[in-house]
Amino acid sequence: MSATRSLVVASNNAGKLREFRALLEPLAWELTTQADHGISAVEETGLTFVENALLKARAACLGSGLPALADDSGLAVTALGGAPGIYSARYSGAQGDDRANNEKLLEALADVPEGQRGAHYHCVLVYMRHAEDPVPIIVQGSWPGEILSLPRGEGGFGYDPLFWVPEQGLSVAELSSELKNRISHRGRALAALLEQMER
Ligand SMILES: O=c1nc[nH]c2c1ncn2[C@H]1C[C@H](O)[C@@H](COP(=O)(O)OP(=O)(O)OP(=O)(O)O)O1
Ligand SMILES: [Mg+2]
Repeated sequence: MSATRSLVVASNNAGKLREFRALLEPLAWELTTQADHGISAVEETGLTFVENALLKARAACLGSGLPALADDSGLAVTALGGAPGIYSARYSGAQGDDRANNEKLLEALADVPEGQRGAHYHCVLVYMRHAEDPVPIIVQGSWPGEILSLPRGEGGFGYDPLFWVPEQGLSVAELSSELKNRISHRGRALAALLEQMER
């Protein structure tokens, strides 16, 4: 059994925080959130998930003096040229309003038939040991699916009620949290991160 390790999660998203707790606390990681340290959200000025995750992680290290884990993620819809992408949280204008974002996505795809509604979730994770860490660990995970025409399910967060997983025959919001965490973009990225940390 390894010793407890402390980590500040550089996110204000309750859905992400729930998933990181479920995945990391059984592995003896002690998580705090950036809010616990009074760290406010950084402006996500990057043009890639990687840049934004680095900005979030660095700010959390600076504000806490602890190693930080940041997640920048989003939904890329093929028929929309990869939108909303890095702008997923801000798609409808209001930062983090899942309902408005989902409504805008349904409108954007109103004329796109089944079979042409492919999409990917992407997740980039950055682990930084301290604010000047010159070699942060950067990993990514993706998850293919399709965008539904009507929301299904009550679980998850964000775009999950609209994201159909063909292999499961369910929307992400209909999956158990255990299954989502095992197969999601975030779950896959985190597995890659843990593997790299052990090297
Ligand atoms: O598993 C997911 N299930 C559903 N939706 C998801 C997922 N993963 C990312 N997403 C969506 C939510 C948000 O619209 C955007 C992330 O934006 P992103 O800036 O990384 O996160 P955020 O602003 O919600 O919280 P924070 O920056 O404090 O971590 O992609
Ligand atoms: Mg954000």
